[in-house]
Amino acid sequence: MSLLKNNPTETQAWQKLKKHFYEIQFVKMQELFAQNPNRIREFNIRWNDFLIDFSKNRITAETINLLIELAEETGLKTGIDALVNGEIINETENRKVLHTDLRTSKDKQTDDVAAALKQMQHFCESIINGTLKGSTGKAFTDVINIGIGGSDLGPKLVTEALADYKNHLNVHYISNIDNDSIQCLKKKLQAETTLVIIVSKSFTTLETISNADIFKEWLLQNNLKTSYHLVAVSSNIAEAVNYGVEQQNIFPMWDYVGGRYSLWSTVGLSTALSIGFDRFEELLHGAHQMDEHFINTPFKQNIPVILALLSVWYNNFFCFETEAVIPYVDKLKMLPAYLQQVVMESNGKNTDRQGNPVNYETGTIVWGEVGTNSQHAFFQLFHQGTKMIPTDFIGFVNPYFPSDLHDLLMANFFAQTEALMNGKEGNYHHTDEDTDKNAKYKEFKGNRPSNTILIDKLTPKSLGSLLAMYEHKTFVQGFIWNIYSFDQFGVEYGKVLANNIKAELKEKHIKQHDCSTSFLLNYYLKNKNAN
Ligand SMILES: O=P(O)(O)OC[C@H]1O[C@](O)(CO)[C@@H](O)[C@@H]1O
Repeated sequence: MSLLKNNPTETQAWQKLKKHFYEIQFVKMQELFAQNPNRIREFNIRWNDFLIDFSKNRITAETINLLIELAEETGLKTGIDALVNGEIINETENRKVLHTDLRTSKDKQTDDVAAALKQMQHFCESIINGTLKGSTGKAFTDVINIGIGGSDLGPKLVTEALADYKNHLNVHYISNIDNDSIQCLKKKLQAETTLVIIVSKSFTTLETISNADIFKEWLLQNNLKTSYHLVAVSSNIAEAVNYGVEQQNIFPMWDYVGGRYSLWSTVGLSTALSIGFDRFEELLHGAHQMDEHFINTPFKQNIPVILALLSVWYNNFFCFETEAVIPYVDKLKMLPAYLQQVVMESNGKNTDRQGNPVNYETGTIVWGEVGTNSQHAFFQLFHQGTKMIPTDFIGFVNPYFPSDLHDLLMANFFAQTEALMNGKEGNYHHTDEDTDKNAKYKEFKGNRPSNTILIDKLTPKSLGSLLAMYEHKTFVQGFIWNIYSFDQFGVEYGKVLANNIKAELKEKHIKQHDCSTSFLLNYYLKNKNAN
């Protein structure tokens, strides 16, 4: 069965939302809170160790009802069923979308998934306990993950986020084709105690293969046997073998797992090496629990559905172009970058599921940085700028190392959402000497929306749930927008042109491009090696 193909703007719910938007677009959240002291009860979801407070949004009970009507009218329930039942919902690539299968309970695992997890477990345990050694007989101390996009961002994010669970292995990530950074890393490492993992679903990605060439050469120059030091994760086993990776060193993945949804698969090998396989399983378990919540919970209490609908509300009715994600913990520094791929590669589409150009906005722009750093960088614009940036604030009640400093961090976390919502208008007392002169500059109007995502502690399990939450939020949005969220044709053309230009640069013969590109290429060639 293929997905329902509805233009969302042609639904009754969309028309009702449009009318409702005109009625409440200028309503102040401050007033809604004043009118209803129990507003928080209406707009929060408690689930496992998550508390989602979405009361500080420009919504009323009717907004939520209408957004849910939109989800129902576009057939979201059927869409969720199609996703988890393995229908071919990635129609443009003729593929199922089954990242949820990677983290399902043991009794429901497919043979493929179970076998790959076993292979990972055995490998991780042997590397960590030192029984599997490098070719000179020394135990491994370092691991390099070479991959890009989904073969880098997810594993890197999780490895960094769970640094408190790390063992003695140091894991490094190489993604960009930046020889300067590669040389820096090589200088730091001993080849004989380094394991190199090439992660590429296609095993044809230019950046990854070019970087892998350099590290393969490095192993050989150090008289090491690649059969001990080189492993691969790929769905293209033949190509990995062709590249020179021993068959038993190849970890399979499958075409039904999109790159940006693949950290749960063998693509997470570097993470499992860093935190141990048991912790990796806890991560999968956390994601599975969020899957169950997403599949089984009525929309009104369904975290990914509510977050997605709020995002649609701002994107399509208020026309706010971007949204921010601000995690109040350094270990989630990578979260915005990771979400940029998940959200923008999935939903940055302008053709609907019927092949028509869309006549409404789709993919939101996601960005962010950790709090409190972001407060001292761009929050000025959040509070007083002309743009509205709906923001997810992500914080943890309990840090890994409890201290008073955490209260200070969290005081900032709570203060920001309060300030964004209330502003200072009306309760600003003119007491300072310079008040009269600067009062206008010191006021801010508030009414700026945010979600507060408060989680007990950053653990493998809660992290798994958090990331699965954003995956499902992205799915819901793409579904409602009637686009295909699981292909990424938009990134292909640049790759083709890069290959052509690479050949031209080698031959020092620049073909006719547009005058800007030709000018740049000739300038580059002329000045290359000049100093
Ligand atoms: O794992 P591969 O095949 O090397 O692809 C890497 C990345 O390239 C893309 O195909 C396009 O950027 C991503 O979707 C993917 O995560």
